[in-house]
Amino acid sequence: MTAVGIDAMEIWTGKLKLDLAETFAPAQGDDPGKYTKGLGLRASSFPDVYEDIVTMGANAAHRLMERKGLTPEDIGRIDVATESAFDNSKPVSTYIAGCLEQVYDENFHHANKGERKFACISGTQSLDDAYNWIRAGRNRGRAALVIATDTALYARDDPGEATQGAGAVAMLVDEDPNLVELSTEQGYGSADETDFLKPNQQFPSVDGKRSVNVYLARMREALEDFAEVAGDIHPGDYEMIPFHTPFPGMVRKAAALGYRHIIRGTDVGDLMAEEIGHQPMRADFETDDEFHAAIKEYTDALTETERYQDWYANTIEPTLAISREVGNWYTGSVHIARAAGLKHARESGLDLDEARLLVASYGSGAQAEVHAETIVPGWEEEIGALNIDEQIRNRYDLSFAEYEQVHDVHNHETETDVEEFTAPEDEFAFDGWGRMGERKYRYVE
Ligand SMILES: CC(C)(COP(=O)([O-])OP(=O)([O-])OC[C@H]1O[C@@H](n2cnc3c(N)ncnc32)[C@H](O)[C@@H]1OP(=O)([O-])[O-])[C@@H](O)C(=O)NCCC(=O)NCCSC(=O)C[C@@](C)(O)CC(=O)[O-]
Repeated sequence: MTAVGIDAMEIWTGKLKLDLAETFAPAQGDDPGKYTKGLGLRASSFPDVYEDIVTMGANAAHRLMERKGLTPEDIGRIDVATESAFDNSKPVSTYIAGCLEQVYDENFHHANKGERKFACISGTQSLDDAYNWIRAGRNRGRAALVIATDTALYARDDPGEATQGAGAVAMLVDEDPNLVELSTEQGYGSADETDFLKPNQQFPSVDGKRSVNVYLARMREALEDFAEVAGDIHPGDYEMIPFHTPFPGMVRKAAALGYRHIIRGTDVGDLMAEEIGHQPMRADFETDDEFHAAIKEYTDALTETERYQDWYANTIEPTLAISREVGNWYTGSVHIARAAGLKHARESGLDLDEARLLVASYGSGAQAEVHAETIVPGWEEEIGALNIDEQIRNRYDLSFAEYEQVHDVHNHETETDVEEFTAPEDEFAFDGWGRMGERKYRYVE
């Protein structure tokens, strides 16, 4: 069977930065440790006044097409995943195609375009759609462009404000990929949940604490479902595990739960039992409360072991490096986690040809999905082409007063006229409103 997967990717961060420890925490009267240690975040990315989901997505896609020497005729599909759409009918992919057509002689009239919605997991679902389209033999030799783009803003003074972010990831899905091959096996954990939603409103209604528990519950189901189809998982099977990362502290919790689950019945589980005892079993406790207290105590002990900490340092920690600097990108989040892990591997000189990743996606509402990926030769060159470090370094560092202005600029309910903080160069920029209320864009040389 021909390999199908991600051939190349590009990342585009919003060009403004809110420093959480230095700027946000003091203004909120919070200890900076809540952000840097508790949530695990240093900063959030924000879009400048001329940036939005279309410009960020189009800029990431343009860089990708230029680097791979592609023209519109090479692309048979443009799938956009977002939960920040501003139009209930016309998909963001048409706006992005319109932008790209400004800079290419050819057009995308023969490309199938769409928009996927299921909170953050729709980025991975769009990858699936592209994968299935190619596997079904409907692609006529053409590749799919999958773009995950979001401005993850919360209402002012919502607890979620600490986890905001903005950016886009563009991925080229093709046969014989140069980055990762996707597995056919997938596991799902999906349930009708009311923890994070946007019922016809821009900013989410969030029950933050509950959303954390729902994430963990659905992720556990997805892991179990994946093991049903792919067989038992051993902690040594996967080089890294990129998770959906709303903030690194969430992944810290999910990783401990996942590890506890996958070591059961393995040699690692036996060694752990010698060190900290066996995992508590429900049958040994009279009440749920007693059982949960024992599980918590066991998990705390487990995360203190050297064995767990080594696994975490190699398998999880590298995937969090970009998220720490940019915050939650919703649909793009798990894809920057994969990129961060591979970037770390390349910089550390690791040979990962044919090594495996376990990719754990999640979207509120709620659904988790787990699948495996095989890293393919060529990955180092692809990852080496990313300039995300430079983009992160070059962001404009907002004062708190400027942050308040930028939040208002991107709030659909407020009208604010604020000067741009950076100057667009060789990129798409928002260019005002059209006669039917549509957004207009131009390429700025
Ligand atoms: C996540 C919350 C609820 C946190 O909200 P909060 O109540 O402001 O924060 P907290 O008081 O719970 O503190 C956060 C952590 O920092 C610690 N802490 C506190 N102070 C200090 C200190 N001085 N030094 C060191 N640590 C400190 C504190 O102990 C805690 O760690 P934990 O106990 O949880 O391990 C909030 O930010 C929120 O509502 N976020 C939005 C929802 C969210 O991100 N949920 C995550 C799961 S759902 C998901 O991932 C889906 C999503 C959000 O991406 C959307 C989608 O799918 O579309």
